[in-house]
Amino acid sequence: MSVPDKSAFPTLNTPAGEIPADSPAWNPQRPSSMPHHRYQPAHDRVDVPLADAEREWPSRRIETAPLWVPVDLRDGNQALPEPMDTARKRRMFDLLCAMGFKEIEVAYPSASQTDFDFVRHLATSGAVAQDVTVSVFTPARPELIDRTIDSVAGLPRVLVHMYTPSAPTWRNVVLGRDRADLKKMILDAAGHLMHRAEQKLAGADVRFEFSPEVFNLTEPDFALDVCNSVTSLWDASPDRPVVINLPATVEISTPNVYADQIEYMHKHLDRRDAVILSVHPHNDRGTGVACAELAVLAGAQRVEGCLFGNGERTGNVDLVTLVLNLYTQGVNPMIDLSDIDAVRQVVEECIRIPVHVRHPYAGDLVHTAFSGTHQDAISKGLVRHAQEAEDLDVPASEAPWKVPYLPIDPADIGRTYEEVIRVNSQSGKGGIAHLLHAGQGLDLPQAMRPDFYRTVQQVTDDTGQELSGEELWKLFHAAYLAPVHDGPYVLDGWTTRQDGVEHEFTATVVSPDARTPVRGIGNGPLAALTNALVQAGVTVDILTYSEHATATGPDAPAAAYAYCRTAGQDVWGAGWDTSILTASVQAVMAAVNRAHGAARD
Ligand SMILES: CC(=O)SCCNC(=O)CCNC(=O)[C@H](O)C(C)(C)COP(=O)(O)OP(=O)(O)OC[C@H]1O[C@@H](n2cnc3c(N)ncnc32)[C@H](O)[C@@H]1OP(=O)(O)O
Ligand SMILES: CC(C)C(=O)C(=O)O
Repeated sequence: MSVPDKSAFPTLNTPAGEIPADSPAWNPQRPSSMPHHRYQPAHDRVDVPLADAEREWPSRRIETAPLWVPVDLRDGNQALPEPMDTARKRRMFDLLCAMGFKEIEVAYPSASQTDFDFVRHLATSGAVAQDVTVSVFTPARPELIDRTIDSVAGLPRVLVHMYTPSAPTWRNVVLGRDRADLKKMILDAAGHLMHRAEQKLAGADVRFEFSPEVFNLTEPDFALDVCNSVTSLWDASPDRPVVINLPATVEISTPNVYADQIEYMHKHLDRRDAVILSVHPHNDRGTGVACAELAVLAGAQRVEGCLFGNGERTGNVDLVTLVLNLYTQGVNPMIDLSDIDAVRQVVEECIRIPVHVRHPYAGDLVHTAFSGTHQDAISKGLVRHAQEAEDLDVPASEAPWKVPYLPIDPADIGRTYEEVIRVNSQSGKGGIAHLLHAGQGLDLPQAMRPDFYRTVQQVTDDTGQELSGEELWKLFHAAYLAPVHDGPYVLDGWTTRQDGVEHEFTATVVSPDARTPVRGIGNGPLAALTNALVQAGVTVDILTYSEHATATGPDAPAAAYAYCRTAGQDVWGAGWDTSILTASVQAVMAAVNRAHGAARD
């Protein structure tokens, strides 16, 4: 094994002896030499005016779904190396509709001809159902507002979403405007938008949305002032509400700070019953989902995000995770994710970015346990689940879900149980038994499981590879079933006969040295078999024995397991046949051959 050259990491590990004086003895961490002093904490960058006594979100619960608004076709699209063309956009739009979204941001029509054309396509193709509102996005620039309005002509229900940056750095650096100047620019543009819509979209149901971009770094009094001025200008009313969308354009703080900011706005906005309070978290700190959830607790009624968290930089908040988080709290999420892989496939094909294997709910590996104790718990949990469903007299798909380590029933989102347990060197006997049960209907006796586990471990340790269910079955077959035909003692043409309580077993025992006709009597066929084997020089005690059908129906094979003491060893053998008697004889003979074969080797 090669050891890394430490000089390749010159900044790692500051010199010994620099443990901060206030560090407890149990914590030997040393200061990193990274320049953390360059960054300011959120509380030095923006005021959060919510008084402690005002704060209610920590004790609230989410009991209904907010209005989910996918922005995949705008915010998600503008972050793609290859933005979607009309065909891909249409595919995504149809998917979003099929999932149940009713308000969908479809484009930044003034950004490109492609975006403009897509909105025209929606307006002219009949793709938009009666109950779906199309949203389009525009900056506060008159000529771009005009282009945006032109794009939606003919659509019956439209939300026009206007944004301007409002945080100090953006005001100063990007726009070169002070607060008063920016407010004027916003109100001028909002007025222009309203009048243009009145002129050009007469007869359509047109509503407006305003976003103070980078709301989370904007002084709360300024954000409130601008939002209230806009809702007043647009004359927001309960029957024609305005959407006020408060984006965490770039995440800057722990989610509780965003929640405080949202609760402050929720409690202080004018015309509250005429405002739909919306949030639009990004995921720069990896806490977009937490921000959205706490924001809903804090009063948000609407959440903008993208499927699987596509979007600028680290992405928009992931709507799939949010929806299923709600679902797993027992709340109807109002969105259909019952075939998550189909959704994932369309999204991956449209945006050309794969979903990570560990992505919540949707990743290839998220319902899979490789580790032994998890597998054991899941396997027991699934058995208990089936039992509870039977006790409650409901289908398993309706019974309350309490399986350890699985926050959601994979079947609810179209996944199968096959992927739940996979076997490698980290796995244990429970998981191995589970796979054999799932694949072949085998119900391995508890006492046999450690025996097979050792065989499997040897293979997985040697190869470092995963074993599929089929490979496990082959291994089981080779270890316990095949020896019936492949060992020092093979039965040729055996028969049994029963006379009252007495059973007779006759056969010819073929060994490398001889063919020995044998006959034994016993109180059962296996007792008769072991008595017969004595005549061929084989002494065998059956220590435990069990059998079961592997499926329902007359043609289903039976499995039999025999633990036998013979040739000075205690060994397991198994049998597999449509006749239980044949399977049981095979199990004993397999054990005999495993022991005597090993004794000869
Ligand atoms: C957080 C977000 O997601 S916001 C949305 C971001 N999305 C996009 O930018 C994708 C689409 N954008 C584009 O196609 C282009 O940027 C366009 C068509 C909108 C504008 O293009 P251009 O006119 O070439 O301007 P450019 O992009 O270089 O610069 C932006 C200009 O708009 C100004 N601006 C930026 N945002 C806004 C806004 N919301 N309202 C008004 N003006 C704005 C900037 O100050 C800058 O003005 P300046 O030229 O006077 O310095
Ligand atoms: C809603 C808008 C302005 C946005 O995309 C953002 O702030 O991230």
